[in-house]
Amino acid sequence: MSNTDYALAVEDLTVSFDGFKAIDNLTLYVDKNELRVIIGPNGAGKTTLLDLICGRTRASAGSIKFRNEEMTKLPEYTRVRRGIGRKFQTPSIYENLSVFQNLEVSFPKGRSVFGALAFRCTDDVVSRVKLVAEDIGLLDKLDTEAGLLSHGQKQWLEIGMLLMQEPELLMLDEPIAGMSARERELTAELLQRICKNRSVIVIEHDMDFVKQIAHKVTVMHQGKILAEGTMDKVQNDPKVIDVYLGH
Ligand SMILES: Nc1ncnc2c1ncn2[C@@H]1O[C@H](COP(=O)(O)OP(=O)(O)OP(=O)(O)O)[C@@H](O)[C@H]1O
Repeated sequence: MSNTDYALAVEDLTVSFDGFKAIDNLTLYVDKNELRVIIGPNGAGKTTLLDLICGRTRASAGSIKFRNEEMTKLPEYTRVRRGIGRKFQTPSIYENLSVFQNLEVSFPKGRSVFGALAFRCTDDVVSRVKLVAEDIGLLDKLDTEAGLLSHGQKQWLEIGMLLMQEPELLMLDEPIAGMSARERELTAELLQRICKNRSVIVIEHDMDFVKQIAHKVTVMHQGKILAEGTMDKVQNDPKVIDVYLGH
């Protein structure tokens, strides 16, 4: 039985692709305001797990409860409305719009056709844009065209676009890929700030970064959970050293 206090309760989740179980009877609980990092070798099933949680891929069996509501049969857009946000590796921002406009169009009211028609740039929207821009460190770049931002800034802008929707669960796939050392540091600070109001799940390969940000680490292997706990605990787990960290 799942504890209803969890933000996310994944139980006995399985997905098969032509008989191959990419996720195999997996159970995972994430707390409110927790920053969970998922690690594991290539092909372990990390991305597939996030695809299942956000609704991009349908589960073959098992349950995904978000804030104690069953998500498993809901389409992706409904899960977004319920508060699940997902960022993919490549940024999908509007390069020709300013930072301000990118954030503005991500305000939930602007999303449906009718919402977009009725949409006015109200004081509420402007203040939300500013709050989010401050969170992502782009307050002084509001008028800059997004295409002119650095790679790291583009990634933060996309996180900001998700934050405009005030997700209660944010999932990020390798957020620091291609970033400079300084951008990595700033991203660690950003993630620590944003998990104060929501749960965050990060897939990451860079162990120094994982150490810096993770409240708890889940190690996946062959569609299952191999180990889970603090970074110290999983780093010293012989099973983990054997299949992953030792290589
Ligand atoms: N749509 C699909 N059809 C068939 N097989 C798939 C599909 N999606 C994923 N797989 C397989 O499931 C397994 C898990 O893949 P997944 O991308 O989730 O691993 P990962 O842990 O994210 O790996 P990486 O670190 O390389 O990104 C792989 O063997 C992959 O080939």
